[in-house]
Amino acid sequence: ACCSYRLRDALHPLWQSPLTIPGGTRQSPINIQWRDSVYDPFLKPLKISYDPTTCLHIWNNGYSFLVEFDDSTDRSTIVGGPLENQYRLKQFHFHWGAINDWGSEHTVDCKFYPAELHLVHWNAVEYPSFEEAVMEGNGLAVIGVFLKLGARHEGLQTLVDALPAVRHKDTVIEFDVFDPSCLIPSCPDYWTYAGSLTTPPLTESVTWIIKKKPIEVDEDQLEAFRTLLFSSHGEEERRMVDNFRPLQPLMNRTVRSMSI
Ligand SMILES: NS(=O)(=O)c1ccc(S(=O)(=O)NCc2cccs2)s1
Ligand SMILES: [Zn+2]
Repeated sequence: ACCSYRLRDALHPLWQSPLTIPGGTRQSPINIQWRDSVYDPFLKPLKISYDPTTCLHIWNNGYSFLVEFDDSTDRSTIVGGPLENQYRLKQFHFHWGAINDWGSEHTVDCKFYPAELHLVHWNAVEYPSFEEAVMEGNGLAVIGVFLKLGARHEGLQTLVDALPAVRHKDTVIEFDVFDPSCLIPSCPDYWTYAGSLTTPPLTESVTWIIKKKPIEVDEDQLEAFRTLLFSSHGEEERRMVDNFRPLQPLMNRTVRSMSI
């Protein structure tokens, strides 16, 4: 591939854990080579149905900031696309860089975006809990959306305005109503492949659905992400930046495309 990835058994500074899991054959993230993706006419459009009132809170977990949802019912779900079942929205979060030249986890033709949004869903049809679904090959479905520098994103701004309240690790604030579909491009085109979580436990349980079109955010909004901290109150301040995992080998996988 045109991109080099780090030594496969190096320790990752962010997690002090092995960068790869032994015997991993479907790790994420990967580089998506546009011309190598294969059009699959059987792929359907993804159907997204989120209820904004299922939003619970925003918290800084020391890796990223997460917006978590009430996943005790099927009020916020996705279905269709490459998925056999309906999946429930659990949380969404972002990955970003110290500067705009990098920050996304996936790359497209070896190009980084300054940030990437992940909306995490779990297969509540086949598994009784999120924790169990995390351990199963078809347990999770994550929608990836690239962020590029451009116009201010009004929907994102409501999140950005709340970030000062979750600046430190393990801080949380209530966040009652938010519709994450405002962060997903209206263009239906996506790539999909079988992969993993990109942070521990790195389990190979994710059907990735990566939107082809990015959303636009402005410089101030990206800078707001960079004001967050990995560190807790009272600790020496460590800026939360570059919270993305290095690219992983594609191995024996094909990236499918739902559009020609
Ligand atoms: N970057 S990403 O979308 O691949 C994710 C990494 C970790 C995710 S999680 O929400 O499953 N938390 C991990 C777990 C919590 C409890 C048991 S495992 S999602
Ligand atoms: Zn993520």
